[in-house]
Amino acid sequence: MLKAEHKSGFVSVIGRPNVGKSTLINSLIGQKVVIMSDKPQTTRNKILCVLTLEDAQIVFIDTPGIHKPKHKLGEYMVHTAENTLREVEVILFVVDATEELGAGERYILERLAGIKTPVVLVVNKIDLIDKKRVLPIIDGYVKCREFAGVVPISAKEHTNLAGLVSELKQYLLPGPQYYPSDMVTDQPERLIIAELIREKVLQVTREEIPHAIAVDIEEITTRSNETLYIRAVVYVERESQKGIVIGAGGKLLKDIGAMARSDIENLLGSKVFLDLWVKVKKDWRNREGILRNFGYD
Ligand SMILES: Nc1nc2c(ncn2[C@@H]2O[C@H](COP(=O)(O)OP(=O)(O)OP(=O)(O)O)[C@@H](O)[C@H]2O)c(=O)[nH]1
Repeated sequence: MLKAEHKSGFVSVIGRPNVGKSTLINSLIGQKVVIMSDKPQTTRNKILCVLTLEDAQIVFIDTPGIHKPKHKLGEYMVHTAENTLREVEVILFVVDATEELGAGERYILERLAGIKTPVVLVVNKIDLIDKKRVLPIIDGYVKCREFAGVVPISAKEHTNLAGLVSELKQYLLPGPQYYPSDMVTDQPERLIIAELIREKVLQVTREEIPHAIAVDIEEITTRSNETLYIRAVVYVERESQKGIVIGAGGKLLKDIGAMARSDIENLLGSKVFLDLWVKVKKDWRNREGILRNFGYD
C-alpha cells in the first residue's frame, strides 16, 4: 500500500478568556507547555505548540483571549490574536459549554466575519453539562455563522480529542515536518520559567490582580553543586499589590516559590534554587518601553 502523504499546517486557537484554550493545547500535546489558571487572560504571548504524528505535524498557536482592549497591553493582545487568523490553515473557535452565547462570543464572531480561513467550533467542558444540552448550544452558534466543522470535547478529561485531531487533519496541506519530532514548543526556557511563576502567583492570590503582574527572570546560573540558581522578580503596579503577593509574614511568596520551584525542577530536570523578589513598577501596563522590556514587542 502507498504511504499516505505527510501533511502539516498551522492552527490558531481562539476563544474568550477562560474557555480552556490552554488546557486543550496541553492535553493535545500531552505536556504542560502553556500555563493554566481559573483567572481569565492568563495567556499573553502567542505560543507555538507542536503536535507531531506519524503522518502529520500540527502547529498550534495559542492566542490571548480576544476581548475589547482597555489599555495598551490589552490592545497588544487583541492585535496578536487577530493577526494570526489570516496566516493559518484552520481556526479553532473554543467556547465554554457551561456558558450562554454572550457578548464576548458575539464580539469574536464579528471579528471572524471578514476572515476566509475555515473555522471549527469546539464546544469545550462538556463533562460539566448534561449530554442533552450539547445540541442546543451548537444550534445557537451555527445560527450565527457557518462552521467548517463542530466538535464537542472535554479538554480536561480528554474526551473526543482524537475526533478533533482527525477533523483538523482535513485542513492540513501536504507538507514537510516543520519542527523536530521531540520539539513541543518554541518558547525559550526563560519564558516558560517566568510563565510558571506567574501561574503560581495567579493561583494563590485571590484578589483581582492578574493583569497587574509581570515576571522577569534576571539570572539563571549553574552553581558548583549542580544546582541552578534562578533570580526572578514579580513586578506589580502598586504597593498594595506587593503586600498581596507577599502575604502575611511572607507566607504567600514562600508558597509561590515552593510550587514554582517544583514545576521548574520537573521542567529542567535539575535542582533549582529560586530567589524570588516582588517589586513595584508603577503603571507598567501603559508604558510601551516597559512592555517591550517584558517581551511584548
Ligand atoms: N471541567 C472542565 N474544566 C475545564 C476544561 N477545560 C478547561 N477547564 C478549566 O477552565 C479554566 C480555564 O482554562 P484555561 O485553559 O486556562 O483557559 P484559557 O482559555 O486558556 O484562558 P486564557 O489564557 O485566559 O485565555 C481552568 O480552571 C481549567 O481547568 C474542561 O474540559 N472541563
